[in-house]
Amino acid sequence: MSPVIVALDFPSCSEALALAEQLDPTLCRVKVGKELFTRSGPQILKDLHRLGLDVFLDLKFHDIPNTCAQAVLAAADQGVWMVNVHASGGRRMMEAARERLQQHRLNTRLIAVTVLTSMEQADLAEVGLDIPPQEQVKRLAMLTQECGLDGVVCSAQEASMLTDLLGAEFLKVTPGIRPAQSVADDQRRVMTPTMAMTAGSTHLVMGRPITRADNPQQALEQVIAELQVA
Ligand SMILES: O=C(O)c1cc(=O)[nH]c(=O)n1[C@@H]1O[C@H](COP(=O)(O)O)[C@@H](O)[C@H]1O
Repeated sequence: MSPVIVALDFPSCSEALALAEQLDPTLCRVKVGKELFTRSGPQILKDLHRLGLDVFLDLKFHDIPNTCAQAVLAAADQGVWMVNVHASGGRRMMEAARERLQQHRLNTRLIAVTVLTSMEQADLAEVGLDIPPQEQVKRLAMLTQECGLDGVVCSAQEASMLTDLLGAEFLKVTPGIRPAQSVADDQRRVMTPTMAMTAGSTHLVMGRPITRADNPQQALEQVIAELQVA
C-alpha cells in the first residue's frame, strides 16, 4: 500500500469529493481534518468509504480522558482507518483512548500528534517550552509508545531519530512534505517525499502540493514514481 495520505482540506463536501473522485485508492489514503468535518459532518466519511478510500480522521482530540476516549470510539465506530489525539493530553488520556478501542475490539489505528510541523523553537518558547522541538517530539513520542498507541504525527526531520529510539514498526506519520520545487506555505519543518521515506517516515501526509495541483492525480503519480525510483 502507498504511504501517501492526501489531506482533503476543503470547505465543503462537494469540493472534497470532487477531488477524492480523481484519486486512485490503490495509490493513496485520504485525511479528513477539522475544516471539512466541521462543515460536512460524518456523511463525508461514508462518501469517501464508498469511493474505496481509507480515511484518516484528523481531529486531534485533546480533552479529559473519558471525553477523549469516547470521541476516539465514535470515530472508530464509523470505520475510519486511523484517528489521532494530541500527545500533550498526557498519559491517562492516551491510555483511556487506547483501552476504549480495545474494549470494543476496534482495530482503528490510534496515533498522537507530537509537535505541529508549523511550530519552531520560538513558538514553543512562547508557550513555556524552552526546549528544541526535537527534544519535545522525543519526549512525547516515547510517552505515546509507553501508552500503547500505534505511532505519532511528527515532522520527517525527526523520523530517523524516532526510528532509532522506538523502532521502524512504530508509525511515523509525517506532514510538512514538499516536493523539491514546491513552496513551504505555512509549514516550517519540511522535507521532500523521498528524503522523508529515507529518514524513516511510514506515511506521508500531503495536502496542497497535490490538492492544489492543476492535475491532482498526476501530482500523486509523480510522488509515487519518485518514491519508486528512490
Ligand atoms: O495531524 C496532522 O495531520 C498535521 C500535523 C502537523 O503537525 N502538521 C500538519 O500540517 N498536519 C496536517 O497535515 C496537512 C498538511 O497539509 P499541507 O501543508 O497542505 O501539505 C494539514 O491537513 C495539517 O492539518
